[in-house]
Amino acid sequence: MSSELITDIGELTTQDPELGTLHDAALVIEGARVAWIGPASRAPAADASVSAGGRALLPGWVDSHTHLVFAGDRSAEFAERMAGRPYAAGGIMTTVDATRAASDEQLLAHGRRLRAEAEDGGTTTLEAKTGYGLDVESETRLARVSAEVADVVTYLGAHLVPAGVDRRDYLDLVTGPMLAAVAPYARFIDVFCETGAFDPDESREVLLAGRAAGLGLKVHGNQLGESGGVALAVELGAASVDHVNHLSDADVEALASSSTVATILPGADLSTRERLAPARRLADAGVTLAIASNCNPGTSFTTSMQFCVATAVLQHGLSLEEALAAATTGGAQALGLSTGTDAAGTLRVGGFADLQLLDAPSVTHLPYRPGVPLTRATWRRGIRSRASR
Ligand SMILES: N=CN[C@@H](CCC(=O)O)C(=O)O
Ligand SMILES: [Zn+2]
Repeated sequence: MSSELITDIGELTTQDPELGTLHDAALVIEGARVAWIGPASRAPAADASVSAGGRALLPGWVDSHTHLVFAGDRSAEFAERMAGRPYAAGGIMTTVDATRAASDEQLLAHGRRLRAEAEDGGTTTLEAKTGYGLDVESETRLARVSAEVADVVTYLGAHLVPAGVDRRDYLDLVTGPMLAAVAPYARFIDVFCETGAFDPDESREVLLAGRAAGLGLKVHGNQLGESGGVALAVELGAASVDHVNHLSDADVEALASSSTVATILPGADLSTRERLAPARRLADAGVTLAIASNCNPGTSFTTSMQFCVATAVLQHGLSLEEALAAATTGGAQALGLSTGTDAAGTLRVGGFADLQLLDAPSVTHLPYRPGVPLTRATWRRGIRSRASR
């Protein structure tokens, strides 16, 4: 197994509670994992060595919410929205039609392009949802392709009742044959619990069927109104509830006394001009937060976790430390990847060598230089996926 020493790290953010942040540090990668972390002056020899030149190194981003595999373009809908038309769930069907019409090769190539774009921006763990197929064959195909481009696949057959399909028949499909076909590829089941999509009772039925099939639970909740999605997610012990733009005091209290992660999606908040998720209020209440890109063609066509982290600081009122935690360990918790050999989001000896080197001396530059792509190099599972600029 070959080893690589990264030395002369000006600031090493580990997100590990014991290690914290180190200065003038070094890190050794052996195979896919971190073998050593400590002061640069005491670094052991390795097969290869690279100088970080005093720059900042931190864990790769854990992007816990994307809809990465799709076809088609919704820029016209976006332009209309910027001219004042509000976002509505119905736009999803535009992408469903384009996705059904695309070949496997087109979907895979497009998904891989977006995954590479995310990795160039420092993302090393990424979730992807189905939900642009909405029939058994198309959802299964999306799950299969997603499993090739993402680390974690989530089944979102309950994204919308497709036009022309009876509601009850569709729920039976989503909780029956579609679930059976998709479950082998998926770790989670998700539901869009919102006006225009699925109400809380329908959402509960979907989630319970997923749980019975062995899947973890996620909810798209409280994006466009107080949909009941947060209460349902907490009631069922979901791993996360995502969007969380419209929250009652009871929603915040319920989240604070649960282990359900509240995932904020700054790209969607801005691209839909939705009320910003009350991240400050949630953090003050002690809720565990995740930040994700929600990369999708309708509400958030970005793979940039750096943009989302910077926005969470500049617009949502999180401190940089809170935002970094939400984009690493918070995302890992939302994906059930906090502990064990597959754990993500921290740098520690024995853990995955999933890391990014910034073209900056400190992580403060992430929100300080908004819009500037700062990731100089990314290592995923010990393999460097981007050459130095
Ligand atoms: N809100 C539901 N689903 C996606 C958007 C889907 C779409 O409009 O294509 C989201 O997370 O924002
Ligand atoms: Zn989503």
